[in-house]
Amino acid sequence: MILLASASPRRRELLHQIGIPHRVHPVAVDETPRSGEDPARYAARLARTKAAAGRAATGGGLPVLGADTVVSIDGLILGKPAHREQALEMLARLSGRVHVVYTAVALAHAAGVDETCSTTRVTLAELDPGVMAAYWDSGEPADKAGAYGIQGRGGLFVRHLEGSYSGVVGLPLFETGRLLAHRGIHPVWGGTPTADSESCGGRSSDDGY
Ligand SMILES: Cc1cn([C@H]2C[C@H](O)[C@@H](COP(=O)(O)OP(=O)(O)OP(=O)(O)O)O2)c(=O)[nH]c1=O
Repeated sequence: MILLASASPRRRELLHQIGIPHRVHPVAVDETPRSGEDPARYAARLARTKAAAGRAATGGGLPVLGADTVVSIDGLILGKPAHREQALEMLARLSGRVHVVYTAVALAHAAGVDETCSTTRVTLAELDPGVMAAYWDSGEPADKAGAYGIQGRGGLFVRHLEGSYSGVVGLPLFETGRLLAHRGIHPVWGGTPTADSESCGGRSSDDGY
């Protein structure tokens, strides 16, 4: 059993999908990027902060999983839009171009914190201003990094994807499965995934995973 330190229904569904027994304990953390902060490092910092906050809030009995998703383009970090204008600005910037979606995942446990991440290149089609406005009005973009949801109507905009679809939705399944397996946490149907050594910048406090 683990705790998922997240209010995201997508993360809940994705963790459920891979059969990891969990309870949900959302945490509120300051999501303000530091000046000049690199998008991947920002996502990793927030994932660690969410996992640590979950562990602190729950007394440290169970391993706690935290995650963070950001969209990056032109060196900018696009998080969840604060309002309509910001969402339309984000969509206009992403229109017809390639951007990168980083999702960092952290597992806080008794011996420290392990991390992993997914990096996905997404190409969006050119978006008509009327479509962008109607899309905002649908309500879908409001709680999503970059103001679109690939798993919803936003999927209509995605011309090409290179990387992790589940990572774009909020929890990269392959990377998360390996992170958990490394700590002996397996799907309910059991089995131990092989541990080859590919990762994209995740680190462990105690063994260099
Ligand atoms: C790009 C993209 C993002 N998203 C979502 C994933 C994340 O839930 C959200 C980015 O915000 P996050 O701050 O990563 O997560 P959250 O606030 O939803 O949940 P919590 O911090 O409590 O864990 O955007 C999609 O659902 N689909 C997409 O295509």
